Amino acid sequence: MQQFEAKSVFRMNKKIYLASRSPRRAEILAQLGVSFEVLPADIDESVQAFELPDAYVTRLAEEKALACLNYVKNNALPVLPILAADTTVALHDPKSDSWRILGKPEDAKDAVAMLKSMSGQSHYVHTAVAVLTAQGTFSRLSSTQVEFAELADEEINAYVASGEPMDKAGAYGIQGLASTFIKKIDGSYSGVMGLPIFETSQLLKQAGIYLL
Ligand SMILES: Cc1cn([C@H]2C[C@H](O)[C@@H](COP(=O)(O)OP(=O)(O)OP(=O)(O)O)O2)c(=O)[nH]c1=O
Repeated sequence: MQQFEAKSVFRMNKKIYLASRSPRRAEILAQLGVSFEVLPADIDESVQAFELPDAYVTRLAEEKALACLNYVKNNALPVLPILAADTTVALHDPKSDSWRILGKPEDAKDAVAMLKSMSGQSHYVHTAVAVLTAQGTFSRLSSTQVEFAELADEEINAYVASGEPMDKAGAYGIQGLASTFIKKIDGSYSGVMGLPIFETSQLLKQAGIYLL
């Protein structure tokens, strides 16, 4: 398992488990100086009937934390606070006046279709963070509006060929080449990347883990 030791802490901090395989989440948490160990949190990520995107990510973040707790128990690991998160892209469909949930693309064709539907439009990136301790599971939501420029087919094809979209919700990474597609964001950059720093720090504080 990957271990991350805090470089500098101003108070005595507990170690936590990060219930996520996302390298972005590990990168952000390490930047914040949190000591953590990465554990798996495998769950069924299907969307339920009539489930709205914000409710969906919140449910998934909490389920990932619980799945990680089961892993801890089944493997007789020491019990520590667990942090989990889930990110999805929500695109409004004016025809049906409903939200389309765009998760990770299934293949290159799916990635092209997603990016075409987002071209010249605004969408929301919802990321929910959950922290599970002996006191219970607490979660917070970060929602950011992202405006994409009109994208030429050649740009979309070249971007998909770069491989960058494949493991990312909505088939793009704000931290990568897709930054050139983004005209404006209203919300949290770290939230779009998969771990909103403000909400995460608030939840960690609640669990007795201080970043400053
Ligand atoms: C929109 C966007 C998403 N993403 C990533 C963050 C998440 O890793 C991923 C969304 O998928 P998630 O299902 O939230 O997370 P994951 O499968 O990568 O990891 P795990 O379930 O183990 O926690 O998309 C970016 O890196 N940049 C972006 O701009």
